[in-house]
Amino acid sequence: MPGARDAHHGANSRWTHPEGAPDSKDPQSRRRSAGARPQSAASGSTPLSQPQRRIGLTGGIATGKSTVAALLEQRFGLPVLDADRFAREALAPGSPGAVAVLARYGEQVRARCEAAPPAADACPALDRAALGRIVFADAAERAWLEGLVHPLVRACFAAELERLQELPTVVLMIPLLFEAGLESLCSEVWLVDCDETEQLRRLMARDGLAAEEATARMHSQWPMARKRALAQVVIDNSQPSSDLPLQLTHLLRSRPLRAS
Ligand SMILES: CC(C)(COP(=O)(O)OP(=O)(O)OC[C@H]1O[C@@H](n2cnc3c(N)ncnc32)[C@H](O)[C@@H]1O)[C@@H](O)C(=O)NCCC(=O)NCCS
Ligand SMILES: Nc1ncnc2c1ncn2[C@@H]1O[C@H](COP(=O)(O)OP(=O)(O)OP(=O)(O)O)[C@@H](O)[C@H]1O
Repeated sequence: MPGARDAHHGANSRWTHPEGAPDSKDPQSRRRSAGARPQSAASGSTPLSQPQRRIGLTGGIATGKSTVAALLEQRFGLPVLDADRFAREALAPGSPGAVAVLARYGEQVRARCEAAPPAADACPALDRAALGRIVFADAAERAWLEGLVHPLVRACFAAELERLQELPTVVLMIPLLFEAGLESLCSEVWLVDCDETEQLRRLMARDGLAAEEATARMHSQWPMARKRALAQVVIDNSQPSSDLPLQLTHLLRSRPLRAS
């Protein structure tokens, strides 16, 4: 992924206490925002021992999730678990996932390789762009690929959450959080939002897609309006001037908004 998507969203990233740790003494703080729009919060008293804050970070394709995740990791020192990275690992060269995809789609999805056979055959790699053209044009094929990849992604989350269980806060970046019904992994869900015209423009520019192809990718996900209604927090990232660091500072300082 270009730009922020190249940032290392590391399971091994060093965790430091975020500069904006939740302010559990301020009962009003959960309503604070700076452009970010907290939407709802379950009531209840603060428990003596706080459970881990698990921030589910989602959005539409190219709305800016990776950009926000990079800030949360680099500026606020939070560990980010990245579903796209886990999904890439599930289809890594030579993996059982890559072998299964090659068995289904054949040479059209095999990555060009400098090495001649048998070296190339020994480590089969995928042309992800070619695979994307297939699955974003065909819902049944997309469902097949998701059936292959999503269980592996879930297993990665389970292992990483276990490993990081002592930390007060973790971020789970999951593009298909609502579509895949993964809300239960999170204590709150933040939606990175952006208007549809700008979303299309960003997707076309970043991935070099034609409008039709980019639109098909957007329509393979739930509409943003449906996601907005379910998220506890909406982060506005429509403008180049959207002040993400300020929005995130306020959100991290506020009391966690628990998903009901
Ligand atoms: C089709 C693939 C090979 C295309 O790879 P590519 O490198 O071009 O894109 P990348 O993986 O970086 O995904 C970019 C974005 O596409 C969107 N996206 C990916 N998969 C899906 C999907 N099944 N449905 C809807 N949107 C999707 C997400 O917003 C994601 O952030 C890849 O996206 C994939 O393996 N998808 C299936 C696994 C999956 O559902 N991943 C989503 C996170 S679990
Ligand atoms: N506020 C902004 N103004 C202008 N461009 C932006 C803004 N935020 C992000 N972008 C750009 O938009 C593109 C998409 O951003 P990003 O990769 O963070 O989205 P994403 O939601 O992680 O995408 P995906 O769902 O495909 O993983 C990138 O090229 C990024 O540099």
